[in-house]
Amino acid sequence: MLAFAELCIIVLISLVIATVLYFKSVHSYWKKRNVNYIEPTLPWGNLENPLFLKKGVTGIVQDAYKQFKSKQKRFGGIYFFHKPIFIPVDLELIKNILTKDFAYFVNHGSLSDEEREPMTANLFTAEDDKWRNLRTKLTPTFTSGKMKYMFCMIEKCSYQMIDHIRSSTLQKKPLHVKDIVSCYTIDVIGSCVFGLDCNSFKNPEAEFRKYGRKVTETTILGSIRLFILFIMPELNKLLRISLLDKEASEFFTRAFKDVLNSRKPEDTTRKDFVQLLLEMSSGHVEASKALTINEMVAQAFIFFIAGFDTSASNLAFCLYELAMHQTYQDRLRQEILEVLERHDQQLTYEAIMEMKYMDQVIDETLRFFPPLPFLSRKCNKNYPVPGTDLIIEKGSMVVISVLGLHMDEDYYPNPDVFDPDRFSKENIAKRSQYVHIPFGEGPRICIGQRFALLQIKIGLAMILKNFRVIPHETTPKSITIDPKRVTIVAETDLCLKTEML
Ligand code: HEM
Repeated sequence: MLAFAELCIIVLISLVIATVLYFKSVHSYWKKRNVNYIEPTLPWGNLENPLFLKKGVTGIVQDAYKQFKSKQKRFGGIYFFHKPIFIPVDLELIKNILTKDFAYFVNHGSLSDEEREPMTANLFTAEDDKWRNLRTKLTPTFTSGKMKYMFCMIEKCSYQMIDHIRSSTLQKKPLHVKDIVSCYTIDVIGSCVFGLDCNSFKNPEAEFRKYGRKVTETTILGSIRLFILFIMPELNKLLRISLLDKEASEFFTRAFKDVLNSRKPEDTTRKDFVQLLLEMSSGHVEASKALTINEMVAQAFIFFIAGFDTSASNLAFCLYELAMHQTYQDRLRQEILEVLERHDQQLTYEAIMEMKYMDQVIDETLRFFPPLPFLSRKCNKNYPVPGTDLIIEKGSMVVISVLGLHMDEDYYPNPDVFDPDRFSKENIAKRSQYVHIPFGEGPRICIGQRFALLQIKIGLAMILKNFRVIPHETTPKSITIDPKRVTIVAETDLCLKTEML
């Protein structure tokens, strides 16, 4: 009879052989379908060993895009661990996936388990008809008319930011850009979405700021959690890992419900998202269009998560680029002053909309640093790729490299040069709209785009009207992106200096 130790060794060896065979088999997926692919390694596929992270998922997806493009392929395949990932390169195909054949690619492929985690009943994670219903209900809350109502609330938050920068400037303190603009965008979303004064500048321990940091920071546990949820959802049926941080979810639920309880649908004095969501749950709307309390909380939560860090990141990178390119900064300040002159020195919604060079600066910054550097779609029925005999199978993941497109020299010559003139009206007209997709495209495009741009533009106008931003001794000449994050974040703290004007 075999000794116990020998038996264990045999079982172990058998397990290793079975695992290797399994990976060999799944890693032949693209080869079998005659699709160009990048050779995977065991067991990561084309991902990296998490201990030696150099490129991160963003870099891997962008490299794949470049590699397939350089071979003049319309698409290619890679693997995230054992999962085949379809990478489209051809613009027509990208357009089909995002817009024309959207019916096949409705979902983001993120996981939600509403019963266990009611906060995942949000617009970003919702799927199929659930998403369609929510999107139809929520779209009217982001019209330009509604944005005009929120203008004053955003402007008020910008005054607190300006006071803070003024006092730092007088004390000759460096400007920790990301931190400062995050306080501003947290205050804006706290005010416009939750109807609360978050006070992030005066109180560094303010709860919205604390939980804002918590939901965006990268921890080893958080990364493992995301990895299992995205790559091995089957395993999660056993492990029952939560998608969202429990403490943060509880905090935001409590905060939103407290505000809801103090409001009445007929109280029309504040026109923030709480009020708009509340109106949607009131007797004025037909039952099918009404939102439940849990649905409202989940939407407020996603507006906060999706809204504050993305907008703060764009505002911070804009200030960085303008500090590094003083001529662009002068030109933008000139525009701000001229527009204000025409509007009796009043920063109004209409004045902001007239600042066209500001749009160019923001668009070029979003090209360089798209906060979400790739888009994901899960195929929900077999999709025959036009002009080929390939079928993208139901359940497969498609990942579009936003950064790959934004840095493609066929669309943007000298892509590493920051140049807002790429976004002049004439230059935009020469390109496909699918080569600049920082907010995504098609029916699933970012619902908060207007709101994001408004808070970024008000923040920029207020800062540049009052201060000149210049590099600090520690400001890097170019920015290195943190490979541990799936969003675009600088690896080191960005410090700038400010001078009063
Ligand atoms: C510069 C700022 C922002 C950027 C770059 C950005 C980018 C994006 C992108 C790339 C998507 C996915 C689109 C797709 O899959 O095609 C998205 C979705 C979304 N964003 Fe934003 N976003 C920003 C700000 C905001 C703000 C301020 C809010 C809310 C107030 C918001 C709420 C959402 C929501 C709810 C979705 C899901 C939409 C859906 O699935 O129907 N975002 N955003």
